[in-house]
Amino acid sequence: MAAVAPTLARRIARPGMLPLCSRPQAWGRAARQSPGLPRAPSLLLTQRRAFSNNKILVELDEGSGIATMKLKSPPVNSLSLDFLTEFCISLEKLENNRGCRGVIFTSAIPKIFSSGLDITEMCRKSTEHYAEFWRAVQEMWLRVYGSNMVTVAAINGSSPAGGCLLALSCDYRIMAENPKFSIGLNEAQLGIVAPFWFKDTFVNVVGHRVAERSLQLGCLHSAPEALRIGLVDELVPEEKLQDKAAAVIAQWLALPDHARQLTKSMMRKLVLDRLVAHREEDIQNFISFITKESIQKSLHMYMEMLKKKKG
Ligand SMILES: CCCCC/C=C\CCCC/C=C/C(=O)SCCNC(=O)CCNC(=O)[C@H](O)C(C)(C)COP(=O)(O)OP(=O)(O)OC[C@H]1O[C@@H](n2cnc3c(N)ncnc32)[C@H](O)[C@@H]1OP(=O)(O)O
Repeated sequence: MAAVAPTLARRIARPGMLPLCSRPQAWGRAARQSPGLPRAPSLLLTQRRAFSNNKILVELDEGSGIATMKLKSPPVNSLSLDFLTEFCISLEKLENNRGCRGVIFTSAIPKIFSSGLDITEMCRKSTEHYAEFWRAVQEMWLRVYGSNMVTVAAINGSSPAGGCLLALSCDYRIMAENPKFSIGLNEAQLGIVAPFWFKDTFVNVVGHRVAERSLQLGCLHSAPEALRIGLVDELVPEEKLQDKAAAVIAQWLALPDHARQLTKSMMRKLVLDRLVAHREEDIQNFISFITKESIQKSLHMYMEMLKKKKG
């Protein structure tokens, strides 16, 4: 996979080529096969298929059509360019497999779901690098938010900023009921700003007032508070998280696919179309913003603060 990743990264980045997400997804794609009656995944005698790359483990239960994508990029599952590339490759494989109808995103790293965008990718890099990185961030969001599959985030650890975005892009969020785990779009605390499509995704989940307050203050919400404001849909003991996620997906898959998919598309289309229509402009905005000396200083100070906290 290491050899494949840079090739795909270039493919995502090259403006002349079709981006991966130019394939129609939740909008305008044929419905997946409906297996009929809902079946509890744990009761099935089925075959499991697994594949993995350096950073993501994927397991597909062929009986239930439910896959699990386990993020395993130590130390903190930060969303680097390589990670995002491998993530999109894995998700595309599942999208192309008509037997796969639902995906659970979870983490293989104890206590951390994802620490968000890899800050080092945004520090003192070339303009070309920033463009490639930001296109990959957009790609991840377009793929997850626009997926035809049922998507559930099983949030088994803290999930700031980009990690929170991944969870927000799913159809349903279940978090481990550990008050030490936190989640939120904390960009303001880093001295940076969540782009409009992060904000729109957040607003669509928690509503305008809660989102505005939380974004302005760069809040990281504890698991109980995240439940209270509707940022996550339920809390369960950590050991029950994966079973609960599979049960939720089975419930959603009990509905006819075409009805669920068209409804999802209707709810999300405006927000998705807005980024698709302004993708290049959004990349240019990111570059102008991130190359400001004051922003570079803020990111540097934040990284120093993380190091100090450790030592
Ligand atoms: C007006 C138009 C505006 C347009 C604007 C356009 C764009 C700008 C917006 C960009 C959007 C940004 C989104 C993001 O996701 S930014 C990232 C936000 N993430 C965070 O704030 C999380 C920071 N990390 C933590 O809080 C903690 O590390 C933790 C995740 C809670 C884990 O804590 P712990 O287990 O104690 O681990 P350590 O803190 O010791 O960390 C281990 C090592 O990992 C490094 N680390 C952590 N997070 C990141 C990261 N996100 N990126 C890169 N590296 C990270 C940390 O420094 C440690 O490294 P070391 O071992 O070398 O010291």
